Amino acid sequence: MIEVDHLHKVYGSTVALKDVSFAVEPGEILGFLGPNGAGKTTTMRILTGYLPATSGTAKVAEYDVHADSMAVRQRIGYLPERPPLYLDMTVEAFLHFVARIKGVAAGDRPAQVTYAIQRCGLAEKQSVLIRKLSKGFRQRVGIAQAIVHDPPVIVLDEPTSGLDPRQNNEVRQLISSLAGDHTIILSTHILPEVNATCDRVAIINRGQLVAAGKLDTLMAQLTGTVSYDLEVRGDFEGIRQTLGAIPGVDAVESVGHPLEPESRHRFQLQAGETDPGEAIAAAIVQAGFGLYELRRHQASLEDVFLNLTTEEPTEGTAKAATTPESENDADTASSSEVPEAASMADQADQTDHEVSPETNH
Ligand SMILES: Nc1ncnc2c1ncn2[C@@H]1O[C@H](COP(=O)(O)OP(=O)(O)OP(=O)(O)O)[C@@H](O)[C@H]1O
Repeated sequence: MIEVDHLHKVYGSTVALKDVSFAVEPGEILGFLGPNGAGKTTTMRILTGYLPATSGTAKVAEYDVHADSMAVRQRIGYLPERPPLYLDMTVEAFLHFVARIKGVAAGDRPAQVTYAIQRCGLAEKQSVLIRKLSKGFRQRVGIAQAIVHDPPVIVLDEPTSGLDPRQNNEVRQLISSLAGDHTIILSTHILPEVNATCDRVAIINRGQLVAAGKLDTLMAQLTGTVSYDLEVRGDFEGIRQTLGAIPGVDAVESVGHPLEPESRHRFQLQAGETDPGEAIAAAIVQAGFGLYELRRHQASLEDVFLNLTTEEPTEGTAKAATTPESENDADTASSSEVPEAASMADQADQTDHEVSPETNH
C-alpha cells in the first residue's frame, strides 16, 4: 500500500533523509520511530505530497506521491504534528467543511461526517465548538479530519504528543481500531506507543533507516540472547561445571562474590537459542547447591532503540535495514522545493499554529 524507495531529502546543507526505503502492507500499522530531528516529519510530508523529495520515489496505493499528487491526496489522510483546526467551528461543521475541501460529493458528506464522528468517539461533542474541547478531544477531531474522506492510508505525525496518560490511552485505542480498514503510518519518538499500537516498526536515525521489521522479530534479532544473573552457594568449581553443562547455556562467567558469606558465588550466564531458565534452577537444586538469586535479562525496546540511535550510523552499517546501497547523491538537491497548491492542512501546517476561518479566508 505504501512503498518508499531510496528517498533522499536535502534542506540547504542539511541532509534530512538519506536513502530511506520501506514498505507498508494493507491494513498494517507501521510505527515510524526516531529521536528528535531524525527525519520523521520530513518523510511524512513527502509521503503526503506536501514536500518534494530531492530524489527517490514514494508511492501510495500505486500512485507516485510527486507525479500523481492529487490522486495520492485523495487516498491519504494526514494528521500533522499540530492539527489544523478551526477553533470557532463546531466539530460537525468543521468536518463538513473538511469533507467539502477534500472533494467528498455533497450527497455523501453527511454519511462521511457521521462515519468520522462515530469512529473517533465524537458523537457527544459534535455540536461543541472546537475551542471548548480538551486537547484529547481536539486530537480526535484531528484524526476525524484525516479519515473523513475514508482514505485507505492514514499518516499520523506524533499523534499523542502533549496528551495526558488517559488521553494517550484513548487516542492509541482509536488508532488501533482504525487499522485493518486503513493502512497507517504513525510517527513517534515515544516507545510505549509503538509497543501498544504497531505491527511493524521502522527506526530512523539522522536521516537513515537503521532497522525495519515486525516488532517481535526485530526485538529477537536486535536484543541478542537472554542472559541470567545468579547467586549460588556451594563449591565454586562444582557450580561452574554444573552451569556449563546445562543445555541452552552458551557461556558462564564468574562475576565474584557477594560481600559475605564467601561460600556464595555470583555468575552471569548467556543463553543460546533456547531459554534455559527452568533448567538452571533445576540443575542447581538437583546438584545440592543453594540458589539465592536467579534473574533473567532481555533487552527492552528501549535498549534496542538506544542502541540503534545513540551512535551515528555510517553507510553500510545499518542493522537489519531493508535498504540496498543508495544510487542517489545528496548533491542533487533540488532548488525548487515549493510545496504544491496549499490546502487547508497545508496552510495550517506551514503557519505552525492553529488558524481561524477569519484569518484564512
Ligand atoms: N524546513 C527545513 N529547513 C531546514 N532544515 C530542516 C527543515 N525541516 C527539517 N529540517 C532538518 O531536517 C532534519 C530532520 O527534521 P524532521 O523535522 O524531519 O525530524 P523529526 O524526526 O520529525 O524530528 P521531531 O521529532 O523533532 O519533529 C533535522 O535536522 C531538521 O533540523
